[in-house]
Amino acid sequence: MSKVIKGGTIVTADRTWKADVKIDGGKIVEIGDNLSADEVLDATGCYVMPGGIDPHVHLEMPFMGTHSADNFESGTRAGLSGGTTMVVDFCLPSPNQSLLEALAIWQQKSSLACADYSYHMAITWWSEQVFNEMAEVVDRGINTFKHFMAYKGALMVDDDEMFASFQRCSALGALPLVHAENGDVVATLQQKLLAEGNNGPEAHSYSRPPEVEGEAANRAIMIADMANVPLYVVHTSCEQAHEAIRRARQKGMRVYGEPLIQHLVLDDSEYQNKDWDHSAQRVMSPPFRDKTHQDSLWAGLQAGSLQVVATDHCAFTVDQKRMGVGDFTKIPNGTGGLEDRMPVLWTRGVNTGRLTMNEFVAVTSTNIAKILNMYPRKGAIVEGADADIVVWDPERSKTISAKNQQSVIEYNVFEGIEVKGLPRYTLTRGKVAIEESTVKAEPGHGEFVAREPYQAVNKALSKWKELTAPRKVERSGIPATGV
Ligand SMILES: NC(=O)NCCC(=O)O
Ligand SMILES: [Zn+2]
Ligand SMILES: [Zn+2]
Repeated sequence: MSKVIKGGTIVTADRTWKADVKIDGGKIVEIGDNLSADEVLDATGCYVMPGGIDPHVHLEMPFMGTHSADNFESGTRAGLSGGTTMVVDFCLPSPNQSLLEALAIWQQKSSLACADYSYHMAITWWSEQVFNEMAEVVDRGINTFKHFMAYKGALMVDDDEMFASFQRCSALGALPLVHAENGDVVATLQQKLLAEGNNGPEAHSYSRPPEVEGEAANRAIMIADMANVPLYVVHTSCEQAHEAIRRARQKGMRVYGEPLIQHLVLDDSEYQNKDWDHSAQRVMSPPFRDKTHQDSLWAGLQAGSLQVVATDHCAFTVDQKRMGVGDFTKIPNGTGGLEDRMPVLWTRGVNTGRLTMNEFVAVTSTNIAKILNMYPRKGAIVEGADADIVVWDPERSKTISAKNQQSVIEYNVFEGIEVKGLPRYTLTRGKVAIEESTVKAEPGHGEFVAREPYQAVNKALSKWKELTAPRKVERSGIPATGV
């Protein structure tokens, strides 16, 4: 059955214009005036935009002795409620586990997803087996590999492993991602704080100052440059990391930065709250920063030195967070945000004039679709694209509250924030999953999105590196040795 979205204004990353959008078989089949179809969705007064893509989520993630509480079903439902039509999760092999074995586990977990999804593969250990399996992972449609520079003794990889993996990514046409924090320094600061009796959630933030992030971001950027590969820095939270990215980009390096909606609007005063639960619920890595860092991140989105707004959705219940009572290093790290990213960014970005509507589409959808090599199937309103669409009503408003959220946890870090700008409809491959506050999302509807390697950026970079590689100088008259 065909559908037409009628009477709206299409907003993409580079254009704004009035037209109807016709959908059939899960795809956009026509864009134009006075279109007709079996079913009409009224978009009067609304903006018709590519559905949001959240490239950084952890659904049912095994972490710090527990699992994050939202699974692919509740997580993607939450995303759809807020206009996000695709998520990218992280497949995390345990130490010594085959990447392909881990992938099979993630495929099982994602079977009830309500929206489309893809994976990044994490490199959590290094060996010839990992080296070999990376090629198979790329063949299976995963062109991004994540490296944790933090979480010492768990997910962290050392510089030599990272360099080896980055070189392998370069050879495979893949993109490395980094969680940039100096894990050795963090571990030492944690022990020092605990020894001094500083065991509350605020110490989490003291143990991860912006310098540990700035140092690691810069180190990863330099290692990527030496490995001839572009780099994507996840959850860029501070000026120091942003500065490293900005500087690298000004030198022509292919580096991307991803702020989170949490870091853009929430600050470190949350950790001073007298209520232990309140502060612990906001423990994530990197931690919330002060307002000067927030200004830096907004400026980066405006200037183009930062390209993507994500959530790092990794939600833990009140009881799970309480695993860290008496020892902040045991508080599971992570916060939610999947349902709130688009409305909060619209409210604090577009409604304040910090972002244009087109920039909003770019940073929530189109830029990451291009970086991950799935554009224009995703992130675009063009004929032939998947009909992942949000019909955005700029007049709909609500106050964010855990009481009516889709996430399974009992609280929301954005609790009490008033948002203006919400989906009237969210469509996933042409199916209406959200109609205002009615949720019609179907578990199992979501499909894996395979992503090809050898993106344009990798090719351009390899060509340039080949042209500028060190070369032996051929000489005709070499003098005899002096002996
Ligand atoms: N960010 C966080 O605190 N938890 C999720 C894991 C990660 O991305 O580091
Ligand atoms: Zn991380
Ligand atoms: Zn993460």
